[in-house]
Amino acid sequence: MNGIGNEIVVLDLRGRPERVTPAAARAIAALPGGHFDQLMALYPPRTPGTKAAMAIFNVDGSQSFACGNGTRCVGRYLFDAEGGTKLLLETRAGLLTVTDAGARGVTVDMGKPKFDWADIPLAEPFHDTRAIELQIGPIDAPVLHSPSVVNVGNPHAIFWVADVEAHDLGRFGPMLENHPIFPERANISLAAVTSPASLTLKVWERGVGLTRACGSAACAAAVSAARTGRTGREVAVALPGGTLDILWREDGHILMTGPTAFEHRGEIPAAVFAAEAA
Ligand SMILES: N[C@@H](CCC[C@H](N)C(=O)O)C(=O)O
Repeated sequence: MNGIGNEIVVLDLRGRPERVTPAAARAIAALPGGHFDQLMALYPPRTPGTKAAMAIFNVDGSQSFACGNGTRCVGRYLFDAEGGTKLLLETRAGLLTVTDAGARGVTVDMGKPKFDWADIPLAEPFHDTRAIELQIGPIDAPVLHSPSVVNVGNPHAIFWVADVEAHDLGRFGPMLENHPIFPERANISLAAVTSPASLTLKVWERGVGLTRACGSAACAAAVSAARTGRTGREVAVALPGGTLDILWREDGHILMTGPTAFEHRGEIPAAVFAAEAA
């Protein structure tokens, strides 16, 4: 599937014994038709009332606690396969509510953002995470500087720029993702405010690279924009693959809405998992 161009494999292992390991995730990505930005593995539910327990793998085999577009794709897959308009999924970051939003696509409640430096996490204390001391380029004329940082289930840094196309994120992304200030690495975004209710975003994803869309980054940018007074709490975030609508509710929860698309169905050869067990 894809969520506005974010390439997602939904692997339904409910009722099956296989479990995805980092090496199996990388092997699946290398199969013909198996490429993904994220693999969403569905396991039997652990908590009453949930449809599935979900593990999220990046293409490099690393795991994430959150994936907004992938969660929306899982929601669409389950609504189409099993009916209903609302469901609960369990992730390592907690329970996520997913709702069929009709013509607008699928909405996921991403929970509440965390702003404390230790929760992002950062390697050293920062009292104010709306803008931390981090820059690249010459010391007196930095190319990118003072990102907002936030955790929306996964760590994000957002650099505010006038034009997202004016910077080579493919070049700076790897350096920033792996900067020592981010002990668990980070997703890196360039964000431009285009109105009090809209942003343009380009994302270098942790464990993946440049992607056409990243739902959690859209949430991270939207709450950071509102928190720094750049926008209101409801924004349309334009990414290379399309637009996501983000609402940061007064109770702190972030709601993300946007379309999903089915691409093709396939089967994973058992050898991918057998090789792991050997
Ligand atoms: N594309 C995802 C984010 C996936 C996880 C990220 N790469 C990480 O490791 O934190 C989204 O739509 O949120």
